Amino acid sequence: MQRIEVKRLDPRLGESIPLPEQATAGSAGMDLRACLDEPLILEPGQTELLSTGLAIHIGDPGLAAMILPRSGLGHKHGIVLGNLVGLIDSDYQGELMVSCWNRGQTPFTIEVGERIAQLVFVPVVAAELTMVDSFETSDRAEGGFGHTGRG
Ligand SMILES: O=c1ccn([C@H]2C[C@H](O)[C@@H](COP(=O)(O)OP(=O)(O)OP(=O)(O)O)O2)c(=O)[nH]1
Ligand SMILES: [Mg+2]
Repeated sequence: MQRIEVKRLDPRLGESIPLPEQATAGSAGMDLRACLDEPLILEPGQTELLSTGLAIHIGDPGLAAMILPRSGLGHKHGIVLGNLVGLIDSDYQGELMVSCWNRGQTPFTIEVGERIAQLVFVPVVAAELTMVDSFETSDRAEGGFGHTGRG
């Protein structure tokens, strides 16, 4: 189990608003909650940056975190992320923020403490770019963007 430092920025966290946790033993993500003062109506097309009330410091450059949409909110209600995916650097110590975008056709009310997105920790490979004049040709070579066809 990886230990990650977390700081409570909003006193309601751990009290009226639960801390993020893995919902089941096999859950990949921890749900992040909207630390709002009052419910927020997201109109169709509207994007708002929402506080989560907490900061994490991953510390290890071999790790990062990603903020991903919740499938139910995204599929049923059109509530996804304004940046599609959030990437949390291991040296970031600020508040975790969630960009919420209503890509749907109807207004959606985000309640105080509602679970709006999920946080997943992922390994990161440290890479150094090495300049070369040519690559050893692979089977794919430069083919991409659908060059293998459909179906
Ligand atoms: O959904 C997100 C995405 C990012 N961040 C924070 C953590 C991340 O480490 C930092 C920078 O994110 P990113 O590198 O994606 O944004 P940028 O636009 O490149 O900003 P910067 O110039 O600060 O790197 O912002 C969030 O809190 N939520
Ligand atoms: Mg950046």
